[in-house]
Amino acid sequence: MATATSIVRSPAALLSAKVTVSDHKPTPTVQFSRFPSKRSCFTALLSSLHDNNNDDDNNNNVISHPKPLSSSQLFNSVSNGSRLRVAYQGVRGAYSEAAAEKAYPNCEAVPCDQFDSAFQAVEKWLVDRAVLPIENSLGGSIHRNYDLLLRHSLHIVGEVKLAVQHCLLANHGVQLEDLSRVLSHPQALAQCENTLTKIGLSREAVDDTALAAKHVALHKLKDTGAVASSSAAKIYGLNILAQDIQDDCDNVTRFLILAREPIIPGIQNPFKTSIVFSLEEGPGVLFKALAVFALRQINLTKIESRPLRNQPLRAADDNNGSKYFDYLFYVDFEASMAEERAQNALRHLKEFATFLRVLGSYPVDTTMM
Ligand SMILES: O=C(O)C(=O)C[C@]1(C(=O)O)C=C[C@@H](O)C=C1
Repeated sequence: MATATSIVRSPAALLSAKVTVSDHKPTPTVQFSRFPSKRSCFTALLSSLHDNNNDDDNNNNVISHPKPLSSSQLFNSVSNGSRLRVAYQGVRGAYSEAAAEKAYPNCEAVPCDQFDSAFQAVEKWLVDRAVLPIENSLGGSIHRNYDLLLRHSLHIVGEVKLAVQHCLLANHGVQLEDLSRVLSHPQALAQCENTLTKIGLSREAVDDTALAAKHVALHKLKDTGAVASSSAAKIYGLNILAQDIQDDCDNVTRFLILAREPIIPGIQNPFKTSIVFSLEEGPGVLFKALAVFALRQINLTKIESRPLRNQPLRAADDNNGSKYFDYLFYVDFEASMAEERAQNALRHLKEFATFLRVLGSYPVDTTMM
């Protein structure tokens, strides 16, 4: 099987990029998005288009598209038997790669340098799914992905919870007292805030934890460590100076599984539904919005508000010169869209919401309860 794998950057660029195709099992090339790399690793994902064994497409050079999703979304292969391609943000050894592999154990995990590239990779049919972090038990929400969910038109088809155990990594021969600085993803740095303060290390943010490890290894840094996973230590040949350095031993990140098509919601297993809506300004409007769920005994598991970007400020009607920010509300609730009470709740909400979109109705990941 001819395959090439690289970090996905802009899929638009990918379509015009030179493609390197190898006959081997894909070994993702890595690239520092924040640190200039001498070697361009911009081989492309277009190989996937050659992987489909579709004679018509191969002969006519036409892009072959995988079939749209059905309710069999949890299967590990696409309909032609090839492995499911799952985009994640980061380089090899990132927690997001582990999340993609937890969601789809036999998948081909495809690294992307930005969250936006992962969304686009699904939209452009370069991959079948994306697995992206949305919240962490210590660090809170990953706001960027909330904003991207709205900007793109993908559907949430599942969630995956991953226990995140951070290590302090350094080059071999480097001791803890040699370190003055540590690199990592901002969420990872936040999750280890107390430990890093105790050790007295200055912090620098990079795009993902594994990228931090790769940078420390590649540049043979002696005064800089990385907060990353033990698998990143193995991949980049670093020494583990300290294990489990997160501020709480129960450190869990929840990831969303995104696809081009929604799944047909069921009622056999516990399901969750994610929505986003906006409301008119006024006293008690949010209370009224949340009451549509309370009235039907529907439990909410998450609420997040984000500024409505294209109209961030609005004058109040009362002419007293005050201005309001407009907000979008993201809500997760414990019910399937196949349930009448969920349909009724949303019908009720629609009566006064100025905007409402269902982002997905999907099975709850019960593995970490
Ligand atoms: O940097 C990584 O390794 C990631 O996969 C990203 C990420 C995140 O965005 O929250 C994922 C899990 C951990 O919470 C820390 C970082």
